[in-house]
Amino acid sequence: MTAPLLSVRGIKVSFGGVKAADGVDLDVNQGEFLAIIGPNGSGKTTFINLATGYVKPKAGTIHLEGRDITSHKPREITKLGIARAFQIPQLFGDHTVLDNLMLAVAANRGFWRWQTPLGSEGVRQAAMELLDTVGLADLAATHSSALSEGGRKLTDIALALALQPRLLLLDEPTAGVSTDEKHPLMEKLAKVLRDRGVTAVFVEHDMDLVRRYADRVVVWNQGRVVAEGPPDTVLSDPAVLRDVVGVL
Ligand SMILES: Nc1ncnc2c1ncn2[C@@H]1O[C@H](COP(=O)(O)OP(=O)(O)OP(=O)(O)O)[C@@H](O)[C@H]1O
Repeated sequence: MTAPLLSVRGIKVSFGGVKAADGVDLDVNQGEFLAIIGPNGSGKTTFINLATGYVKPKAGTIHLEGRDITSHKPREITKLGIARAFQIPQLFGDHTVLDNLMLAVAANRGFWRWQTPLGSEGVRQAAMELLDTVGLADLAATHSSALSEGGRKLTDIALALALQPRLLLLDEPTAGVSTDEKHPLMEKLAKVLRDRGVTAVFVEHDMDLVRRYADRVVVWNQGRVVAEGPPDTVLSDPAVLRDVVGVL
Protein backbone atom coordinates (compact mmCIF):
# COMPACT_ATOMS: atom_id res chain seq x y z
CA MET A 1 0.00 0.00 0.00
CA THR A 2 1.27 3.50 -0.86
CA ALA A 3 2.38 5.66 2.06
CA PRO A 4 -0.02 8.51 2.92
CA LEU A 5 0.65 11.87 1.33
CA LEU A 6 0.00 13.69 4.60
CA SER A 7 0.29 12.04 7.99
CA VAL A 8 -0.74 13.74 11.22
CA ARG A 9 0.00 12.11 14.58
CA GLY A 10 -0.97 13.11 18.12
CA ILE A 11 -1.70 16.71 17.21
CA LYS A 12 -2.84 19.03 19.99
CA VAL A 13 -3.88 22.68 19.61
CA SER A 14 -5.63 24.82 22.21
CA PHE A 15 -6.91 28.40 22.08
CA GLY A 16 -7.35 29.47 25.68
CA GLY A 17 -9.48 26.71 27.16
CA VAL A 18 -10.77 25.51 23.76
CA LYS A 19 -9.24 22.29 22.41
CA ALA A 20 -9.36 22.65 18.62
CA ALA A 21 -7.25 19.49 18.18
CA ASP A 22 -7.02 17.04 21.02
CA GLY A 23 -4.63 14.27 20.04
CA VAL A 24 -5.60 13.92 16.37
CA ASP A 25 -4.25 11.12 14.15
CA LEU A 26 -5.19 11.51 10.49
CA ASP A 27 -3.81 10.36 7.14
CA VAL A 28 -4.59 11.86 3.74
CA ASN A 29 -4.01 9.22 1.07
CA GLN A 30 -2.49 9.84 -2.34
CA GLY A 31 -5.09 10.80 -4.92
CA GLU A 32 -8.15 10.85 -2.67
CA PHE A 33 -10.83 13.51 -2.33
CA LEU A 34 -11.34 13.59 1.44
CA ALA A 35 -14.21 15.41 3.16
CA ILE A 36 -14.01 16.74 6.70
CA ILE A 37 -17.34 17.30 8.41
CA GLY A 38 -18.19 18.47 11.91
CA PRO A 39 -20.17 21.00 13.93
CA ASN A 40 -19.22 24.69 13.97
CA GLY A 41 -16.16 25.31 16.08
CA SER A 42 -15.10 21.64 16.18
CA GLY A 43 -11.65 22.27 14.70
CA LYS A 44 -11.94 21.65 10.94
CA THR A 45 -10.37 24.92 9.84
CA THR A 46 -7.69 24.45 12.47
CA PHE A 47 -6.68 21.24 10.66
CA ILE A 48 -6.26 23.24 7.42
CA ASN A 49 -4.28 25.89 9.31
CA LEU A 50 -2.05 23.19 10.78
CA ALA A 51 -1.40 21.50 7.44
CA THR A 52 -0.47 24.84 5.86
CA GLY A 53 1.71 25.98 8.78
CA TYR A 54 -0.44 28.91 9.93
CA VAL A 55 -1.08 27.25 13.29
CA LYS A 56 1.60 25.34 15.18
CA PRO A 57 0.66 22.41 17.44
CA LYS A 58 1.73 22.24 21.08
CA ALA A 59 2.22 18.48 20.60
CA GLY A 60 2.34 16.01 17.71
CA THR A 61 3.85 15.79 14.23
CA ILE A 62 2.88 16.45 10.61
CA HIS A 63 4.67 14.62 7.79
CA LEU A 64 4.36 15.23 4.06
CA GLU A 65 5.50 12.09 2.23
CA GLY A 66 7.71 11.16 5.16
CA ARG A 67 9.22 14.63 5.57
CA ASP A 68 8.59 16.27 8.94
CA ILE A 69 6.98 19.66 8.19
CA THR A 70 5.67 20.33 11.73
CA SER A 71 7.93 23.36 12.23
CA HIS A 72 7.99 24.58 8.63
CA LYS A 73 6.81 28.07 7.76
CA PRO A 74 3.71 28.47 5.54
CA ARG A 75 5.84 29.62 2.60
CA GLU A 76 8.08 26.54 2.84
CA ILE A 77 5.04 24.28 3.03
CA THR A 78 3.55 25.89 -0.10
CA LYS A 79 6.82 25.24 -1.92
CA LEU A 80 6.63 21.58 -0.90
CA GLY A 81 3.23 21.29 -2.58
CA ILE A 82 0.43 22.10 -0.14
CA ALA A 83 -1.94 24.90 -1.21
CA ARG A 84 -5.21 26.16 0.17
CA ALA A 85 -8.25 27.83 -1.29
CA PHE A 86 -9.74 30.27 1.16
CA GLN A 87 -13.20 30.16 2.66
CA ILE A 88 -13.59 33.75 1.44
CA PRO A 89 -11.87 33.99 -1.95
CA GLN A 90 -9.12 36.62 -1.95
CA LEU A 91 -9.28 38.31 -5.35
CA PHE A 92 -8.30 41.76 -6.59
CA GLY A 93 -11.82 42.95 -7.41
CA ASP A 94 -10.82 45.84 -9.66
CA HIS A 95 -8.72 43.57 -11.89
CA THR A 96 -9.88 41.09 -14.47
CA VAL A 97 -10.02 37.38 -13.78
CA LEU A 98 -7.08 36.90 -16.16
CA ASP A 99 -5.00 39.57 -14.38
CA ASN A 100 -5.56 37.81 -11.06
CA LEU A 101 -4.40 34.52 -12.56
CA MET A 102 -1.39 36.06 -14.32
CA LEU A 103 -0.26 37.56 -11.04
CA ALA A 104 -0.48 34.15 -9.34
CA VAL A 105 1.38 32.38 -12.17
CA ALA A 106 4.13 35.03 -12.28
CA ALA A 107 4.51 35.00 -8.50
CA ASN A 108 4.86 31.23 -8.50
CA ARG A 109 7.54 31.47 -11.16
CA GLY A 110 9.59 33.80 -8.98
CA PHE A 111 8.38 37.06 -10.50
CA TRP A 112 9.52 38.95 -7.37
CA ARG A 113 13.06 37.60 -7.50
CA TRP A 114 13.66 37.11 -11.20
CA GLN A 115 11.51 39.86 -12.63
CA THR A 116 9.53 37.52 -14.86
CA PRO A 117 7.54 40.08 -16.87
CA LEU A 118 4.02 39.97 -15.50
CA GLY A 119 2.42 40.33 -18.91
CA SER A 120 4.75 37.96 -20.80
CA GLU A 121 3.17 35.59 -23.29
CA GLY A 122 4.25 32.52 -21.28
CA VAL A 123 2.54 33.82 -18.16
CA ARG A 124 -0.61 34.80 -20.07
CA GLN A 125 -0.79 31.38 -21.73
CA ALA A 126 -0.35 29.50 -18.44
CA ALA A 127 -3.01 31.70 -16.81
CA MET A 128 -5.43 31.08 -19.70
CA GLU A 129 -4.82 27.33 -19.46
CA LEU A 130 -5.73 27.41 -15.78
CA LEU A 131 -8.89 29.38 -16.49
CA ASP A 132 -9.76 26.90 -19.22
CA THR A 133 -9.19 24.05 -16.76
CA VAL A 134 -11.79 25.42 -14.35
CA GLY A 135 -14.16 26.39 -17.18
CA LEU A 136 -13.73 30.16 -16.87
CA ALA A 137 -11.89 31.00 -20.09
CA ASP A 138 -14.93 32.90 -21.37
CA LEU A 139 -14.80 35.16 -18.32
CA ALA A 140 -11.09 36.04 -18.59
CA ALA A 141 -11.78 39.72 -19.34
CA THR A 142 -14.46 40.07 -16.64
CA HIS A 143 -13.64 42.11 -13.55
CA SER A 144 -13.50 39.65 -10.67
CA SER A 145 -15.88 41.85 -8.66
CA ALA A 146 -18.56 41.01 -11.25
CA LEU A 147 -18.27 37.23 -10.80
CA SER A 148 -20.96 35.10 -9.17
CA GLU A 149 -19.89 33.42 -5.93
CA GLY A 150 -19.40 30.15 -7.84
CA GLY A 151 -17.20 31.98 -10.34
CA ARG A 152 -15.17 33.51 -7.51
CA LYS A 153 -14.66 30.09 -5.94
CA LEU A 154 -13.53 28.58 -9.24
CA THR A 155 -11.15 31.50 -9.78
CA ASP A 156 -9.77 30.96 -6.30
CA ILE A 157 -9.26 27.27 -7.08
CA ALA A 158 -7.44 28.23 -10.30
CA LEU A 159 -5.22 30.56 -8.22
CA ALA A 160 -4.39 27.69 -5.88
CA LEU A 161 -3.66 25.41 -8.88
CA ALA A 162 -1.19 28.03 -10.15
CA LEU A 163 0.98 26.91 -7.23
CA GLN A 164 1.06 23.42 -8.78
CA PRO A 165 0.06 21.71 -5.52
CA ARG A 166 0.11 18.01 -4.77
CA LEU A 167 -2.34 18.56 -1.92
CA LEU A 168 -5.11 21.15 -2.14
CA LEU A 169 -7.05 22.15 0.99
CA LEU A 170 -10.48 23.69 0.47
CA ASP A 171 -12.38 25.33 3.30
CA GLU A 172 -16.08 25.09 2.44
CA PRO A 173 -15.71 25.37 -1.34
CA THR A 174 -19.47 25.77 -1.81
CA ALA A 175 -20.18 28.20 1.06
CA GLY A 176 -22.22 31.15 -0.24
CA VAL A 177 -22.64 29.47 -3.64
CA SER A 178 -26.21 29.30 -4.98
CA THR A 179 -27.93 25.91 -4.97
CA ASP A 180 -27.86 25.84 -8.78
CA GLU A 181 -24.11 26.43 -8.87
CA LYS A 182 -23.09 23.93 -6.17
CA HIS A 183 -23.16 20.70 -8.16
CA PRO A 184 -21.57 22.14 -11.32
CA LEU A 185 -18.81 23.63 -9.14
CA MET A 186 -18.13 20.32 -7.40
CA GLU A 187 -18.32 18.36 -10.70
CA LYS A 188 -15.75 20.71 -12.19
CA LEU A 189 -13.55 20.58 -9.11
CA ALA A 190 -13.61 16.77 -8.88
CA LYS A 191 -12.72 16.48 -12.58
CA VAL A 192 -9.88 19.01 -12.37
CA LEU A 193 -8.38 17.21 -9.37
CA ARG A 194 -8.69 13.82 -11.07
CA ASP A 195 -7.22 15.05 -14.37
CA ARG A 196 -4.27 16.70 -12.61
CA GLY A 197 -3.72 13.95 -10.06
CA VAL A 198 -4.11 16.42 -7.19
CA THR A 199 -5.07 15.06 -3.77
CA ALA A 200 -7.60 17.24 -1.96
CA VAL A 201 -9.28 17.76 1.38
CA PHE A 202 -12.50 19.75 1.63
CA VAL A 203 -14.40 20.97 4.65
CA GLU A 204 -18.12 20.75 3.88
CA HIS A 205 -21.46 21.23 5.61
CA ASP A 206 -23.65 19.94 2.74
CA MET A 207 -24.03 16.18 3.22
CA ASP A 208 -25.43 15.65 -0.29
CA LEU A 209 -22.18 16.98 -1.71
CA VAL A 210 -20.12 14.85 0.69
CA ARG A 211 -22.06 11.71 -0.20
CA ARG A 212 -21.72 12.37 -3.89
CA TYR A 213 -18.15 13.61 -4.30
CA ALA A 214 -15.99 12.46 -1.35
CA ASP A 215 -13.98 9.25 -1.56
CA ARG A 216 -13.75 9.19 2.24
CA VAL A 217 -15.14 11.21 5.14
CA VAL A 218 -13.50 12.20 8.40
CA VAL A 219 -15.80 13.36 11.19
CA TRP A 220 -14.40 15.95 13.55
CA ASN A 221 -16.04 16.78 16.87
CA GLN A 222 -14.67 18.82 19.76
CA GLY A 223 -11.12 18.59 18.48
CA ARG A 224 -11.21 14.84 17.88
CA VAL A 225 -11.66 12.54 14.90
CA VAL A 226 -14.71 10.53 15.97
CA ALA A 227 -15.41 8.54 12.79
CA GLU A 228 -13.99 7.97 9.31
CA GLY A 229 -14.69 5.82 6.28
CA PRO A 230 -16.69 5.72 3.04
CA PRO A 231 -19.46 8.38 2.88
CA ASP A 232 -22.35 5.90 2.78
CA THR A 233 -21.09 4.06 5.86
CA VAL A 234 -20.16 7.12 7.91
CA LEU A 235 -23.30 9.07 7.02
CA SER A 236 -25.55 6.22 8.13
CA ASP A 237 -23.80 5.76 11.49
CA PRO A 238 -26.45 6.64 14.15
CA ALA A 239 -23.90 8.37 16.41
CA VAL A 240 -22.65 10.56 13.54
CA LEU A 241 -26.22 11.40 12.52
CA ARG A 242 -27.17 12.29 16.10
CA ASP A 243 -24.04 14.17 17.26
CA VAL A 244 -22.77 15.74 14.05
CA VAL A 245 -25.15 15.78 11.08
CA GLY A 246 -28.08 16.54 13.39
CA VAL A 247 -26.45 19.71 14.70
CA LEU A 248 -25.03 21.10 11.43
N1 LIG B 1 -6.84 32.00 16.09
C1 LIG B 1 -7.73 31.62 17.02
N2 LIG B 1 -7.80 32.27 18.21
C2 LIG B 1 -8.68 31.88 19.17
N3 LIG B 1 -9.54 30.85 19.02
C3 LIG B 1 -9.52 30.19 17.85
C4 LIG B 1 -8.62 30.53 16.80
N4 LIG B 1 -8.82 29.68 15.74
C5 LIG B 1 -9.82 28.84 16.13
N5 LIG B 1 -10.23 29.15 17.38
C6 LIG B 1 -11.26 28.43 18.15
O1 LIG B 1 -10.99 27.03 18.05
C7 LIG B 1 -12.20 26.31 17.84
C8 LIG B 1 -12.12 25.55 16.54
O2 LIG B 1 -12.16 26.50 15.48
P1 LIG B 1 -12.20 26.10 13.94
O3 LIG B 1 -12.30 27.36 13.15
O4 LIG B 1 -11.07 25.19 13.65
O5 LIG B 1 -13.57 25.29 13.86
P2 LIG B 1 -14.40 24.83 12.57
O6 LIG B 1 -14.81 23.42 12.83
O7 LIG B 1 -13.65 25.10 11.33
O8 LIG B 1 -15.68 25.78 12.66
P3 LIG B 1 -16.64 26.35 11.48
O9 LIG B 1 -17.39 25.19 10.93
O10 LIG B 1 -17.53 27.29 12.25
O11 LIG B 1 -15.77 27.06 10.47
C9 LIG B 1 -13.34 27.33 17.90
O12 LIG B 1 -13.83 27.37 19.22
C10 LIG B 1 -12.65 28.63 17.55
O13 LIG B 1 -13.32 29.74 18.12
